[in-house]
Amino acid sequence: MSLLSIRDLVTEFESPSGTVRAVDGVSFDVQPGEIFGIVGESGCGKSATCRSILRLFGGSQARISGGQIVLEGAGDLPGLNERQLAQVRGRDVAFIFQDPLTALNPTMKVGKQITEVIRRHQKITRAEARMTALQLLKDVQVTSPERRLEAYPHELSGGLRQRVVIAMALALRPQLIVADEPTTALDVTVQDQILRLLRERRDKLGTSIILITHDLGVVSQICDRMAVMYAGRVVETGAVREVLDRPAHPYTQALLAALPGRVGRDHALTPIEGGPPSLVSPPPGCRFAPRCKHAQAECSIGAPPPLHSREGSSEGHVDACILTEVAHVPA
Ligand SMILES: Nc1ncnc2c1ncn2[C@@H]1O[C@H](COP(=O)(O)OP(=O)(O)OP(=O)(O)O)[C@@H](O)[C@H]1O
Repeated sequence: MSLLSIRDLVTEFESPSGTVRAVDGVSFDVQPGEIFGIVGESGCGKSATCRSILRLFGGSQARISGGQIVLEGAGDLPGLNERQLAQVRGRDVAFIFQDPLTALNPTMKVGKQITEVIRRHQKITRAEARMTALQLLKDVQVTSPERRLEAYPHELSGGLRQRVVIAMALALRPQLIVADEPTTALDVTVQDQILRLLRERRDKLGTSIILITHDLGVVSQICDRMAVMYAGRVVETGAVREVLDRPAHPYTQALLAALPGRVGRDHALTPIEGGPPSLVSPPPGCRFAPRCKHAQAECSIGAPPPLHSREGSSEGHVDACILTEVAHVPA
């Protein structure tokens, strides 16, 4: 049974230019102990999809206007009231954002922030919570953890701050961690360490992780399955090896072709021309058609094509391109 099952999710924001349908019919499952990657260009709805899980919309005028988000043991999350959802936050699902400072209170010592998270959900003494906080910092390989407990966030480096955020995310042993570009703001060595840390938690505790990234290299390094999003929709999903080795959708092919790592393997670096469409009034048919080098007239008609498996594809590898005969043309 899936740990998380998202079906036909629709999430909209009100903006001065109209209603932005940031997520438009997204479906995917996350299995227990799985690292699930979500990739796509900026603005394609990766964050909005994941923020919908816990309705973490900040001050934005956002609403979930369709679909289900079923978390094992907690039920359909959009149906929960704020009080019920507050229980799920942290205890069952924890978030790690790109900028650790947004998750930390600048005026409170790190130790107090971690112990407060723990004591909000567990009936233990302050001293016990402090011991747990210390152990958590050790678990995420923070050096001199006793000293760090007494530090304020601004006194730590970016990498240390992100470790503190991860320690807070791990505090209640959630079943699911959602990491939204957790390493983008960090330098490359620290990025690797943080990713290794996340994978270790999965290996040791069986925690499921959703990892949002625009970096296919990161997906290839640590994810088991992945979804490729474009203009508010999933256009391809499957096992990472399948999707990256046999990309079916022209958008996935184009993303891979634009990867610098492929230069030198007989692939010239070919950035995808143009940009994603407006999500206030997206084009009809396949939303990638205006940028797709394989597009035909039929691609730009009617509703966006649904995900389907195609001849010869492995189980669970599905894509949303109607041009079966050209979709396998190598990019
Ligand atoms: N608070 C908001 N108000 C209005 N529109 C928003 C808001 N947040 C996001 N959007 C819009 O929703 C769409 C999806 O944004 P989202 O942040 O989910 O994309 P993303 O794929 O996560 O991008 P990035 O990689 O840049 O984080 C975009 O068109 C964006 O402009």
